[in-house]
Amino acid sequence: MSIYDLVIESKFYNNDKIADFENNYDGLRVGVLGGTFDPIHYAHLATVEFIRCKYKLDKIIFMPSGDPPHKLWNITNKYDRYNMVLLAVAKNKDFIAFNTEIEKKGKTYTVDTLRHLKKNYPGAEFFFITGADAICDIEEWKDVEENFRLATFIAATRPGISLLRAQDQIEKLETKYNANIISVYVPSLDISSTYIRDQLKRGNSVRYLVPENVERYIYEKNLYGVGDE
Ligand SMILES: Nc1ncnc2c1ncn2[C@@H]1O[C@H](COP(=O)(O)OP(=O)(O)OP(=O)(O)O)[C@@H](O)[C@H]1O
Ligand SMILES: O=C(O)c1ccc[n+]([C@@H]2O[C@H](COP(=O)([O-])O)[C@@H](O)[C@H]2O)c1
Repeated sequence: MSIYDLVIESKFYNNDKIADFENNYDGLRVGVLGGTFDPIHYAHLATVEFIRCKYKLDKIIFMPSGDPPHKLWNITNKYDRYNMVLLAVAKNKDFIAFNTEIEKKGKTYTVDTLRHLKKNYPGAEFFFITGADAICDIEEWKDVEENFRLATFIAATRPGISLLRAQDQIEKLETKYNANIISVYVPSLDISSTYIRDQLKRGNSVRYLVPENVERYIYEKNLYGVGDE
């Protein structure tokens, strides 16, 4: 099957998962992983799977950013990033790709996304999952205090980010904003999208770092300079 057919098939499955969620969200514990996903990789998937099991979350929403306020370099076209997320979650009935931020005009802020989710799925409880790096910068986010009112935050350890610094920051945030933040040790996978982009640019393999269909998509669409001399 061509990669384009696989994207269409993944969209079709994803629409089914969304329809099922819309009919049954009441009372569910829902994890949300926001990210640029440029591209999505196995550390994203393994981290949320670990958290899903540990905190008995029913569903995980993958929320690719449309126009993230903090990424100042050129990021990949949002539809390509979204398609790669669709391919990555296709085979998991509990992982759902949402295009809320992709379809939003202007900069995309987490507080607007959480407001949208709370309004549309009022009986669900939301857990916003971030790596420890993101939690260290959270005071720069729009309406930081409201973010904490709308969701419980789960900060996952990440290689290269000092647990001590993250823990200090979490305690500070909890006191200052009366925030509910869970910090969780997840088995380390030292993978980042930056590393993957860099490997691809150098003509190196990213096999086993990203799902097979994501790798195929990257090559078919010549993303990250793979076809360049
Ligand atoms: N290896 C990892 N372990 C734990 N959390 C991760 C890991 N990689 C990414 N995350 C978390 O997943 C979320 C989305 O990450 P993002 O899409 O920015 O990927 P990234 O690998 O950090 O990208 P980049 O290298 O381009 O900054 C963030 O909260 C980030 O902290
Ligand atoms: O709302 C904000 O002001 C804000 C500022 C920086 C990052 N975020 C969110 O944090 C999540 C992880 O960001 P990133 O940089 O790792 O892709 C992603 O969902 C972003 O939209 C949100």
